[in-house]
Order: sequence, then structure tokens, then C-alpha cells
Amino acid sequence: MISFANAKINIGLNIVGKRADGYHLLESVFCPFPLYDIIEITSRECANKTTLEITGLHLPIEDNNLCLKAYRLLAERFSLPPVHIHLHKQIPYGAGLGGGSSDGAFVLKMLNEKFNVGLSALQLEEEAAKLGADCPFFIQNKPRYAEGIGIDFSPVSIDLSDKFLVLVKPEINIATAEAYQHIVPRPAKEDLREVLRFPIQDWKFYIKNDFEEGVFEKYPIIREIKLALYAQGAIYASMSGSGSAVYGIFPKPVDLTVLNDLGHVYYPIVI
Ligand SMILES: C[C@@](CO)(OP(=O)(O)O)[C@H](O)COP(=O)(O)OP(=O)(O)OC[C@H]1O[C@@H](n2ccc(N)nc2=O)[C@H](O)[C@@H]1O
Ligand SMILES: Nc1ncnc2c1ncn2[C@@H]1O[C@H](COP(=O)(O)OP(=O)(O)O)[C@@H](O)[C@H]1O
Repeated sequence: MISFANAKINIGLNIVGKRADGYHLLESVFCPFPLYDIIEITSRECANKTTLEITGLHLPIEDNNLCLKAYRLLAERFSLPPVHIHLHKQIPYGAGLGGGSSDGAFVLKMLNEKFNVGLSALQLEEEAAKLGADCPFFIQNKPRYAEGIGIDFSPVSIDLSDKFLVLVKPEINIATAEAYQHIVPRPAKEDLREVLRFPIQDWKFYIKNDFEEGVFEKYPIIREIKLALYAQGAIYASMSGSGSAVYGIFPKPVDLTVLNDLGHVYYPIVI
């Protein structure tokens, strides 16, 4: 079985509180983004161990890879044969694109289907939340307004189908836990769901990502990328999640070769 595990972007990210256990409360719109890891799962009935192989972007094979964690999570509760997981990594990590979380969520969905485990989407979301706060979003994988620690969803209407999205990833990887440490939570001035209804060209006045201030201070090149996207005609540009990737929304196709010195430019293809 093969699946294409997509990335996500955050449109707006207000960090509004902090729980006693250190986890932060946020308000954000999570959107699927057409950049994909490829995951193949094959049964290994004769083998006695589940194995992982990674190709594509360099990512060391470690026991805490979210593909393996997802397998172990289901195998603890259900009888699963050993499998071989081939992950072809294409989504940059440490980027705020949720690639690892997506891999974990997709492995849960694939095992559920392949071995007829019978979990509903809601049950899969509950399992995914044990892997990480970003994981449950990828179960239903539709634009969602997220609250709480990022796992309480409500529907949101957002249509970017006639727009062109571009992503720029500098050679900087940001660890999510570290980025959260620099945050001072505060209530948002605007209701994100309200301001999302404004024309996209007005979003830049109202929609912000609270990670940007601290990250831009430490890595000014990421601010430069955002400004460069606006200079090239973006109607909205923002860092995604805790960074380091920055996306731009354009009204027409653009050639961003001028940004090549700042980072890797991705023009996602919708499949
Ligand atoms: C910031 C966001 C925004 O979508 O995404 P990324 O930038 O990582 O893609 C998420 O909140 C990231 O979620 P995720 O990366 O799954 O976080 P987890 O693995 O659960 O937690 C990693 C660490 O981040 C911090 N953390 C995470 C989520 C949250 N709501 N509050 C937190 O304080 C905690 O310190 C935790 O130990
Ligand atoms: N399958 C995976 N793909 C990417 N990173 C993974 C994976 N499994 C575990 N990780 C760990 O998670 C970290 C970041 O995960 P990821 O969700 O891709 O990034 P981001 O925080 O940018 O959303 C990586 O640095 C890596 O240590």
C-alpha cells in the first residue's frame, strides 16, 4: 500500500495561553499543502521485526521516527504483523510544515485500512494525538480552525483554488519545542475566523503568526524571505508554524528564481 502524506501550512497562529503541563493554547487555521512524502507499507509475515527505510531527504533512521511510533501505538492494542515501511522523504523538516506529523498520521490510517483494524476517523484522531499535537489534523486532512493545543477542530471555509502558493525553505531547521520557549502568550486582538473572510490582500493587516517575532530576531534571513515574497507580488506571506518555511500566496504564477539565494523554492504541484 502506498500513500502520499502531505504537508500543512498555518494561516494565522495566535498563541493565547499556556497549560500547567507547559503545552501552549493556540488559534490557527491548518491547511493541507501539496508537498508530499511517499510512504509504502508492505507486510513482512515471515519477518519478526518491523523495519523502516528512508530515501530522499537525509533523515537518520531513529527509533522515535513517527512512522515507527505510529506502528507501535497500534500494535500495542491490535494484532498487527511486522511490516516494512519505506518513507521517501520530500517534505523538509524543522520547517513548520508538519511533515513528520503527517507521516505518523498517514501510517495510522494505512495500517487501519490494510489490516482492517476498524477505527473511525475520530478514534484515529485520538490515537494521533498521542503522537504529537500536529498529528490529528492529518487524519481528516481538510482546512480546519484549530484551538486548544491544536487538536480541537471546527470547520472553516477557505478557498485558495484560484491562487498560486509558493514555499521557501531556508537552510535553517527550527525545533518546535525551542520556538515555543520564546513565546509570551496573549489573547488575540482579532477573531481569526472573522478576518479570514476579508479579501486575501487585507489579511496582512490582521492575520499574524506569533512565532515570527522571536524567530525573525534570531534568523533575520527568514524575515527577508517574507519581505522578498511581498516584493515579488504576494498578496499574503507568512512563516508556517514555528518555521523556518515561509509561504506566499500569489494571484498569478511567479518565477521566484531571485529568491534562490535565500532558500529552496518549492512550487507545489496538485496531484
Ligand atoms: C507549532 C505547530 C503549529 O501547528 O506546528 P509546527 O511548527 O511544529 O509544524 C504545532 O503546535 C506543533 O505541534 P507538534 O510539532 O506536533 O508538537 P509536539 O510534538 O506535540 O510537541 C513538541 C513540543 O512543542 C511544544 N508544544 C507543542 C504544541 C503546543 N500546542 N504547545 C507546545 O508548547 C511542547 O514543548 C512540546 O514538547
Ligand atoms: N517521519 C519523520 N519525518 C520528519 N521528521 C521526523 C519524523 N519522525 C520524527 N521526526 C522528528 O521530528 C522533527 C520535526 O518534525 P516535522 O513534523 O517534520 O517538522 P516541523 O516541526 O517542521 O513541522 C525532526 O527534526 C525529526 O527529529
